Amino acid sequence: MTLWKDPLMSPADAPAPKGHLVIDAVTKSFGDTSVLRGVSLSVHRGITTAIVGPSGSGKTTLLRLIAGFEAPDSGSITLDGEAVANGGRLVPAHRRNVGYVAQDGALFPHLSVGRNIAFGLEKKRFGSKAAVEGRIAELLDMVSLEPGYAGRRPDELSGGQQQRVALARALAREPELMLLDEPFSALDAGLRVATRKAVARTLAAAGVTTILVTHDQAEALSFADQVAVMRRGILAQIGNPFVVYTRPADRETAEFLGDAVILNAELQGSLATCALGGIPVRRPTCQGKVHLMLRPEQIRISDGGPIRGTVLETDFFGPEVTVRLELHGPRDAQGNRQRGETITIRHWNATLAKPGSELFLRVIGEGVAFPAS
Ligand SMILES: Nc1ncnc2c1ncn2[C@@H]1O[C@H](COP(=O)(O)OP(=O)(O)OP(=O)(O)O)[C@@H](O)[C@H]1O
Repeated sequence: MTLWKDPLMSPADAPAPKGHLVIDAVTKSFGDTSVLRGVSLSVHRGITTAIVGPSGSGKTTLLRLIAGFEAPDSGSITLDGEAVANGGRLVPAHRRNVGYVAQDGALFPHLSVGRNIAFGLEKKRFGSKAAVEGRIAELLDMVSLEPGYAGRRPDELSGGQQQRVALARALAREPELMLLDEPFSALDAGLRVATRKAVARTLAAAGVTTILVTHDQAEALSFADQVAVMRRGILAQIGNPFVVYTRPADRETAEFLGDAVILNAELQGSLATCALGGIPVRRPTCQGKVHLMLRPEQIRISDGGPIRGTVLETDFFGPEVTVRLELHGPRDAQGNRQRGETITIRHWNATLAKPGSELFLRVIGEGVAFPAS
């Protein structure tokens, strides 16, 4: 999509593209390396989008283009209806009303927390020193820190607290769009979840449109209203977290977003026949020989039934155990059972699955079919 397509329509008459942020066919190379190969994404006001993808897929580069730290080679970026990057036109970073929080927070180590936050404030708007102090206290409150933290130095805070100060500093500019570049990745597991929730609450309360870059699938699925899966410089799929997890567009996306059970199947209409029986497939796009994808949690241990497997090994993780099973194949002419496909499922009861034991299995929900080729 180009911005002004209709030659009879002047730019002033043309409708603004939908969405707070619209990225259209953006490309970017560094030397011979093509990093973004035609990225298009539309982000509505006030929602949270997670861009998730493996290391080196181009996530940070895209974020830097949105912020205005780099210019695209081609394509356009439109913020609030204004083209901030399009051909020769490039609105500089400081005029974009965009906040940016980097992976390490990047606080100024020699300044107090209060001075760090004040750095983001337009001081002339606040007549007096007391008004500035009041706004700093308000911003600390927004990120759930007591006003007393204003006097501390960054090295007197935990990693999670430092990230929250970095967010407060970015919020001080009252941006309409907040860009978060793996801001939780340096935190340990517990702090990471708590900080992520606090940040999500703060941004939602302030109504700020947010884009989070992460390589952590679970973080993307839990944080965002919209997930964009980046792979080798393109967005392979964009959708709400439930849809991209349960109905991934292709096998690579399926395997990137979580554990996947992939079985050979024969698809006729919307029923796939595989070693786990007949499984319904929603809106199939192919027929015949397919790879059928199920999530491990869709496969349940049951009390009986036609589908059986032998436990090969288990891996205990505390709240759950992963169980690798060989499914029972059909019997040959001599009545010997043939070896079946191997799958891995999850179960909460470790005592149910001992290596060598036989289990009955059943499948809940629908599968997703990908062409076998
Ligand atoms: N300024 C630059 N000059 C040259 N190459 C660059 C530059 N910035 C990024 N790259 C290259 O672009 C590719 C994508 O990098 P980018 O940081 O966007 O990926 P990413 O998906 O954010 O990765 P990670 O999750 O590891 O941060 C990498 O191969 C990187 O080396």
